[in-house]
Amino acid sequence: MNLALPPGHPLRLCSAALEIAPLPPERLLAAGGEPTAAFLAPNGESWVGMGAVRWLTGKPGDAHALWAGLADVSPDAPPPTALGVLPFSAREHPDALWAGLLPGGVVLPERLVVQRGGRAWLRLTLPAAEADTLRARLTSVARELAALPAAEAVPLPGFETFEDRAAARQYTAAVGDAVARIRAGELVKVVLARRASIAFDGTPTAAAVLRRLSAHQSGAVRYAWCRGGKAWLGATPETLLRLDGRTLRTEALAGTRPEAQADELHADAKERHEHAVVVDAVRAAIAPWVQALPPTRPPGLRRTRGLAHLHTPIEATLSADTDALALVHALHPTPAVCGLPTARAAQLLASLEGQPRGLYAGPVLRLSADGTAHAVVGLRGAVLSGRLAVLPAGAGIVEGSDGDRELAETRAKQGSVLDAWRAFVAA
Ligand SMILES: C=C(O[C@@H]1C=C(C(=O)O)C=C[C@H]1O)C(=O)O
Repeated sequence: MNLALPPGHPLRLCSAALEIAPLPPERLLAAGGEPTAAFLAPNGESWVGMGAVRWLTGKPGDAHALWAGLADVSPDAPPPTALGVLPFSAREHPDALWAGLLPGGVVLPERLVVQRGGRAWLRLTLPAAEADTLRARLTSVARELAALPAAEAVPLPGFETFEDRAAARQYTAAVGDAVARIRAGELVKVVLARRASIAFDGTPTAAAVLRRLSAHQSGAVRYAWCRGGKAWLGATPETLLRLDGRTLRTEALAGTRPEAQADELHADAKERHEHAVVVDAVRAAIAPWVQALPPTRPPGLRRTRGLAHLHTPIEATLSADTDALALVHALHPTPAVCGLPTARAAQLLASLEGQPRGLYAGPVLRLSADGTAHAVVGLRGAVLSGRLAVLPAGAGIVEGSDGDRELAETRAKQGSVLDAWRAFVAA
């Protein structure tokens, strides 16, 4: 662990962990702490952070700054871990929907609950000046968490979807505009997103909503970022990167059909093209960092609830120890969520969508002090604000795209989230 800061430095931190009884990780969203961040991996490992002792913007190099001067007195427990969300674009201005949730960032939590292999640990990280109180506070926080009510088990209130016909027409028109520009040679691909809004009959808790997404899809990472009474949460099928030592794993996920038509994906030239653009861009983004690129393979399929995507896993060995945040910035945004060329597509989608993306399609991060990292793409999610939920979803537009089909694809992506909730609405 990095102890570069001198003893007595005001930025020094001390951290200790205590094994506690396992509990549903979603319940911790109700424990309080600004922000509260959750990263729930599909293998059952989970991290929930409450409060912040360090809050960085998440630029390359911040990974090192997270651990500077941190003394861990519980080296046998899972390592200190930072959680975070980054906006799709740092250049946007948030609108009312995203106000309060942005700017995101990478947070070293004050309280962190890590669960793996059926065991759970509470980790507390405090300014070094408060080291004497660590043990006593660990015990009292553990008691508070054990007494939390089962917020995740409360049934979801019923909800209604708003169908905004004008916005749907605007979307198909935007697809037409994008296709014309692609035909004119201005760009190769652009991903266009739109929002769906729903109103609940009562105010749902983030804990209950996130819990219900567990039935959503196998292999998904569930995530949440809660601040100021709002939450951005979802269950994403897309990994931006996994870092374990020098092993880097990333993937291309693009090309979509309803699950019942999954067999058509491989034969569809438009979907193959849309996918190949992402494969090439991901390979190009990691090329400077890795010893060798893996051979290209035909894509496989990733099935999620109600949807199927073309999928190409990409694994390589880094040439040197590398900061995970530098790799996140090298990869994000991939053409799976932005387009190609990146800058042109980012500009076009900002003007055609007409609403900021906020945290939608931005990286969602778990960075651990042992150097392991996992970043996913913030998709298949919703902003919860009181009784309202807003679900952004997008589709990749290439030369052969059709407005109505792309609109249907965004609806199917939003529908996969809503179906997961619908199944758990109070009778
Ligand atoms: C943009 C989204 O999904 C992305 C776009 C896909 C596509 O265009 O086929 C498929 C998976 C994701 O990479 C979304 O879910 O909002």
